[in-house]
Amino acid sequence: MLSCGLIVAFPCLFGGLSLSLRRNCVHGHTSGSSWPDGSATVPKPPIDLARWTLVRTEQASDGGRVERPEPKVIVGAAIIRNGRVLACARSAPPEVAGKWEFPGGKVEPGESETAALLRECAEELAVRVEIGDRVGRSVRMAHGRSVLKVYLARLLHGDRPQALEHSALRWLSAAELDSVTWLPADAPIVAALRPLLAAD
Ligand SMILES: Nc1nc2c([nH]c(=O)n2[C@H]2C[C@H](O)[C@@H](COP(=O)(O)OP(=O)(O)OP(=O)(O)O)O2)c(=O)[nH]1
Repeated sequence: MLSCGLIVAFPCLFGGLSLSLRRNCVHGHTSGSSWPDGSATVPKPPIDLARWTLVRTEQASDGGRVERPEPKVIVGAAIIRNGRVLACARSAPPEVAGKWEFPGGKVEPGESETAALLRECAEELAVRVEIGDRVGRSVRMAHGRSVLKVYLARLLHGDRPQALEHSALRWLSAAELDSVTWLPADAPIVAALRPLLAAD
């Protein structure tokens, strides 16, 4: 989906900080994901959030105003099966290739975190999942420009993950969590996951 153009509406001011809604012009569909057999779809939200972007504006050091986009949300799925979690080795870009992560990716404008996880698991692993509770805390990345949130998940319908975008997949027990090199942001989430796997 592409967004362009802007009309800034309803600004509200708190001290030096102002929050505004920016109206996007949106190209492409916003109806969410569906499985190839059409068996499950993610409903379109009642308000078309893809048409709006929250914009934070602050006072710059020279007295002018500077726009600070809200942090991008990256979601990950900690898919658990038989007391093991699915770890995925990144194939790109080169600086992180071979590092391990939870399947997932960026939440698109107007998309819920759950819908993004269902879409990413289908795109990356060709599996259908059920999303459960959050695991660990939100982790700020890229100098605060993005935030990583990981959710527990389980496979549906006996689906078997395929590495469509990763270079390798591994099912890790609690004792094996440190046998791979995770992306740095994942460390607190892996730590929070350990007792859950041990208890599974
Ligand atoms: N999926 C995922 N990304 C993570 C994790 N930990 C972590 O630091 N990241 C980082 C790596 C990337 O910089 C970013 C995710 O971006 P991505 O490129 O995978 O997202 P995407 O699938 O939406 O990719 P694209 O459509 O923009 O190509 O978050 C994790 O556990 N899972």
